[in-house]
Amino acid sequence: MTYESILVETRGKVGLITLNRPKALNALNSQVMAEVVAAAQAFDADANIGCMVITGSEKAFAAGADIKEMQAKAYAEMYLEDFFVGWEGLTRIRKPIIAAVAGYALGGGCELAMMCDFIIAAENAKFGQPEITLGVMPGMGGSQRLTRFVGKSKAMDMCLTGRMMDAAEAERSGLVSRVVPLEQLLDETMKAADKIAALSLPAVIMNKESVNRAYETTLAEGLRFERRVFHSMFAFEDQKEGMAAFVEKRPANFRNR
Ligand SMILES: CC(C)=CC(=O)SCCNC(=O)CCNC(=O)[C@H](O)C(C)(C)COP(=O)(O)OP(=O)(O)OC[C@H]1O[C@@H](n2cnc3c(N)ncnc32)[C@H](O)[C@@H]1OP(=O)(O)O
Repeated sequence: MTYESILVETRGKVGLITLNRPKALNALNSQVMAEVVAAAQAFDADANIGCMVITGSEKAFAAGADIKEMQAKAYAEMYLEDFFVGWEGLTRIRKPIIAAVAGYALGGGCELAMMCDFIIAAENAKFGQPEITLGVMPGMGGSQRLTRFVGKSKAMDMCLTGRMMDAAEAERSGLVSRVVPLEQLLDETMKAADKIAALSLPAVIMNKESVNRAYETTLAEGLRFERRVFHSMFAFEDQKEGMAAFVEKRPANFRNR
């Protein structure tokens, strides 16, 4: 597939997707969505890839869904297209995706970052759900995922006032896992991605699935799910290899089986 609005490359075992609409601050239109999801699906199916990174530019991860694309749409069109439903494809990716966020991550940009498995932010990152200032509301999961990340009070504040949160506040609030200097953002994110990609892929995917289950079920069901999945890992050669490597004081050589 050829991509027009994103750059796609592999770095070792990591798939890197860079949003590339600089003139529109990486605003997310239907083409960007289709391309990001297609690239992530291709990496998901590629046995040589163990982790993915989605990033933008220094000024903007993404300044939101494309307002110019939405502006003239009518209700029937939005409903019949089920506008934004395509982004759900990203949440079905099994391998981990890290968002490396610098600059603006607003509206759909913040929502895209939250669809990733975790967010590493540059010191200049700014997160927000400013849709209210356009007379609408989040539509790619912002009112739901942001609330789970930062709690009701802050999510209400962000969605009702449209104010932006800086990187330090985002880290304090649990929206981002860590904040790094801008010039180190991609290196630090790639280091984390390389580390994940060197581990046992089935174990990585099972960890991701289990953490995500915490958002979808009761604690009792989640604990039972975790225990059953944990038991099943003893069917993998990688469990034997990982534990043997520890006991023998050597690095593990995982073979993804
Ligand atoms: C509605 C739902 C469900 C989801 C959404 O995501 S709605 C969008 C939410 N995001 C926003 O409301 C942010 C909109 N952008 C801004 O407020 C500003 O661009 C800024 C504060 C992020 C940056 O301001 P700055 O002065 O540095 O840059 P601009 O001149 O405003 O922008 C440069 C260039 O990019 C175009 N742009 C920016 N954001 C979007 C967007 N979300 N959709 C479409 N186009 C966008 C902007 O129009 C300008 O291009 P032109 O000069 O060609 O108009």
